[in-house]
Parts: sequence; C-alpha cells; structure tokens
Amino acid sequence: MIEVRGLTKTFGPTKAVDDLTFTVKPGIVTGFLGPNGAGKSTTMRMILGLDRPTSGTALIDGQAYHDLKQPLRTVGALLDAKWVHPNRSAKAHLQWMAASNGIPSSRVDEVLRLVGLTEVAGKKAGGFSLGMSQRLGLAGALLGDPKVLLFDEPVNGLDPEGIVWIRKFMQRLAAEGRTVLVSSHLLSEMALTAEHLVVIGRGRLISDTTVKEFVDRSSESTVRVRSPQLDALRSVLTSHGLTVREDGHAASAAAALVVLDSTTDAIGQIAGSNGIVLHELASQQGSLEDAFMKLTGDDVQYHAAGVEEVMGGAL
Ligand SMILES: Nc1ncnc2c1ncn2[C@@H]1O[C@H](COP(=O)(O)OP(=O)(O)OP(=O)(O)O)[C@@H](O)[C@H]1O
Repeated sequence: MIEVRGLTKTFGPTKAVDDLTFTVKPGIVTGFLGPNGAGKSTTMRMILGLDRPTSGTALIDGQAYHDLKQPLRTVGALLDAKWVHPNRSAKAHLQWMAASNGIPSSRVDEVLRLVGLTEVAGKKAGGFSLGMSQRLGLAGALLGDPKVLLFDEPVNGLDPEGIVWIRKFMQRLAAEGRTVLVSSHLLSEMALTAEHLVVIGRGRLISDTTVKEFVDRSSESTVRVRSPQLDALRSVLTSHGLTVREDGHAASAAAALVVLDSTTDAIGQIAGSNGIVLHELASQQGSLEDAFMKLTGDDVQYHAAGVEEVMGGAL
C-alpha cells in the first residue's frame, strides 16, 4: 500500500506537486494519469525518497522510504530504463544490484527468466533496444520480490507488442496481490491497463476513482439526429429544454443536429409526437482522450503559456 498525504513540492516559483492526497491499494493496477508536466514523476520520486517533499508525507506499507531496512525487498521501481552501465551485461548489472542489496545471486536468473531475457543475459545492456531495456529495468525492480511497484511511463516509445507485454505483466503483478502504481499521460492506455485511476493536473488531484467511473463520467455522450425538417426539429428540441449543436452545413443533405445529455428514445419520442420525419437517430460516445483533454485542458494550456513566457524572456 502507498499512502500519500498532503504531498507538496516546489521548485523555486513552480509548484510541481500541490497538496496531493491519495492511497494506492494492493491487488489492482492503479493508473497515475496527467498531462506532461503535471507532477507525476516528481510525486513518484518523493515516494521513492529521491526528492525531499516541501511538505506532506509518502509512506510505503506504513514507512517512509528512508526508514525501510531493505528497500529493494519492499518497493521496486522502473523510472528511467536507460540508467544501466552500457558496457555491463544484463546479468552482471543485476548481479551487482543483488550483491549491493543483500539479495542471493540465484534470484538474478529467476528475474531474467520472468522478464524473458535469459537468452540475452550475457549481452551488453548498451546494445539493448528500448523494449529490452524496459525488461531489464523490470527485472531490477523485481529482484527483491517487492510487494509495491512503481512504473513511470513504462510504455513510452515501445512498439505495440512491447506495450501489450508490459501491460499484461503489470496486471499479473497486481493479480499476485502487489501494489502497482503506473504513470501515463494517455487515458486510452490507462483504460486498458488500470482498474483504478488517480488523475492529476498542475500538481493537484483532479480525480480518484475507478477507471469505469472516470470514463463514464468524463466521456460526453450525445445523440446525432438527421431530418428533412431540421428547423422544426431544432425548435421542438430546444423547447423541451435540450441543448442542441449544429453538425455540418444546414443546406447540405448531411446536415444534422447533435443533442447533448439526452437519449435516442427521448428524441425519437419528441420527433414522433410532433410529426417530424427522422432520417438518422444515433447515440455517439465522445473519445476518451477528448474527455481527458477537456478535464485537464487548463493545465496543458498553463504549461504551454509557461514555455512561451520562458522563450519570450530568452529572446
Ligand atoms: N528538478 C526540477 N527543477 C525545477 N523544476 C522541476 C524539476 N523537476 C520537475 N520540475 C517541474 O515540475 C513540474 C512537474 O514535473 P514532472 O516531471 O513531475 O511532471 P510529469 O507529470 O512527470 O511530466 P512528464 O510526463 O513530462 O515527465 C514541471 O513544471 C517541471 O518543469
């Protein structure tokens, strides 16, 4: 279990993490979602004792990272896959990690097998593809057989096969009863990987719910309706208090109305009882990514403006 309470981190004038409170439970994958610069990496680094909080606490199974007697046996992390010494073989790298953490070297072969790197164990890690480096990072995170695992954007830059492999692996680790926190800036990826979501924007908590609740709540569902009597339809719908948007040019045959917060049943009923002919009546679901952008949109704009200010200052 990970417990984050009132966690805050400022870098000069930047509040990277702003009074964050959330709990990550064992047995399920929890997605840590937010646009670039939202504060995900900084939060993870504070949980792992790599950054000191300005205020607040982050506990792993009830203890601060620095108080853990054998950290690798309690928590494993995959932050940056490319930190391995390039001239060291995968096996030598893991043996060095094991030795410096009091872990028996027999565990090295075990984790190499778990992540599917046995065949290339003797090869230099510097020549590994990104996918292989991620697997090696994962092997390192699993060395101490920890109950808590943190992954920072683990699928970034991977090919589809690598993405599916990492996704399934994280789900398996959670199914074994471990606590798994994985960050991403893509809601579509998290919808496939995680069961619970902690969403942040500009360092602040936006949502802490199941993926299903978040998706249901945030994705806009609308009804698209086409009719040869579009004007009449528009006025009866608005007279029923519905919000209506135009879709396409009014003069074209493809012109349609998009009705918010209603159902095909209700609209069909209204049209029928007013003698209006319909040529199309369809419910449509907004894309997850659109919904996510809308929710965190302010935060992305804030960061874009921030960059311009910095660039403007430099020029
Ligand atoms: N060492 C640092 N010094 C100054 N500012 C920092 C430092 N680390 C992070 N920041 C700033 O803190 C904010 C949060 O960054 P962070 O890397 O935690 O976000 P993130 O959600 O992980 O984004 P990304 O996916 O782009 O890494 C950003 O505005 C970033 O510029």
